[in-house]
Amino acid sequence: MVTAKAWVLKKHFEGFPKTSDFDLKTIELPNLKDGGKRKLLLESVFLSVDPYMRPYSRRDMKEGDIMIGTQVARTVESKNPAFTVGTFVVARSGWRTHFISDGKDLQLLPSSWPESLPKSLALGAVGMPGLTAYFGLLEVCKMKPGETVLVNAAAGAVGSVVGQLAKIGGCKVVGCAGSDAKVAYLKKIGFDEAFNYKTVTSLDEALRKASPDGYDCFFDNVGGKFASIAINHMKKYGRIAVCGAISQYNDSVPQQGPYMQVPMIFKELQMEGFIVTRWNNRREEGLKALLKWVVEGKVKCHEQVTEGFENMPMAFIGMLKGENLGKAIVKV
Ligand SMILES: NC(=O)C1=CN([C@@H]2O[C@H](COP(=O)(O)OP(=O)(O)OC[C@H]3O[C@@H](n4cnc5c(N)ncnc54)[C@H](OP(=O)(O)O)[C@@H]3O)[C@@H](O)[C@H]2O)C=CC1
Ligand SMILES: O=C(O)CCC[C@H](O)\C=C/C=C/C=C/C(=O)C/C=C\CCCCCO
Repeated sequence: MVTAKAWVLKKHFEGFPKTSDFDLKTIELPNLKDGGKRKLLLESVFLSVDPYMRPYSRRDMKEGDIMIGTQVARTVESKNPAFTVGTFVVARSGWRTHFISDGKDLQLLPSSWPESLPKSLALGAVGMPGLTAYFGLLEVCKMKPGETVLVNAAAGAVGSVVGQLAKIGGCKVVGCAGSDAKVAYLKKIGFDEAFNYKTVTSLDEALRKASPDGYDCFFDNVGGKFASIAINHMKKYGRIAVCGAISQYNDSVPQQGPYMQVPMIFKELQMEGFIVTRWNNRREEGLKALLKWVVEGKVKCHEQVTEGFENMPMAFIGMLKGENLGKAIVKV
């Protein structure tokens, strides 16, 4: 009998999540022999903390549910020939240390995954955030060589890949982030211009200085005030990929932003929201490309690793507050 630990949502978030909104539970898992023939027992090795968990928890969860989320897990015991003991997978089993699966909801890591490459990247650059950058840039921004791309939350899991893919695509890249250390990191990984949106005297001036001719593509991870200023710096026929609105996830009262219709019309802009699962049927294509660029060193990855399953709430809250540089993960 295996005793799993799990974090449950004790109380729906109001404003920024608090550690008191979570409860740590233990769950006695049944023996595999008592279950169906394709069952397997897995242990979480790395768990992801992502911004979507904040808005989705209110939409998809009730109090008492295990927190939603994904993990890289290792097969510990198996009656399923497709998953032998020691096999690593990506699962969407939530914030827990161990779980039983029938294999249907598991994704094997790409077969070409080098032994030396940290498997945690399957939660970041070579996983859902990386795919978000890949498809958001190629299919929504439709970036072209020589164009100028703007990305906010640029030092994060999605934004850092957006900037590097845009450089691979022959674009000029401007990024912003919330600390000088993050700005230094952006320049280190190849961003042409980067600024700290928290300390610039004028966002408008910073955007103009970074690209006096404006922006062809804006990959928006943040929304809110930044987006309403950035839209005025778009070039004619520019494209805006609305990827996220993390500036609003923790608002108890929705922000009433200034209206964007005027620049939308006069600059004849395209603005499109998207969810990465739209391209689930092209997942292998995206992962193959991302893995190749990471192995070649063309996409650099940084992980904000929090040690210990007991620290998941803190890692999640820290990420929402901007304490992460790169993909925020928890190492069990
Ligand atoms: N549409 C889709 O399918 C997907 C959308 N997303 C979205 O992409 C965005 C980035 O996600 P991800 O890369 O995983 O997260 P990150 O790794 O970028 O971490 C979140 C970052 O957001 C920034 N941030 C937090 N609050 C604010 C704020 N009030 N104003 C400006 N920036 C803020 C912080 O960085 P900083 O230091 O810059 O403030 C923080 O580090 C999110 O909005 C997320 O919801 C992610 C995956 C899929
Ligand atoms: O289990 C699930 O359904 C979550 C799956 C997450 C996953 O790995 C795939 C997609 C992640 C999408 C992330 C989207 C965003 O971050 C955008 C977030 C919020 C937009 C507003 C949502 C408002 C809901 O009421």
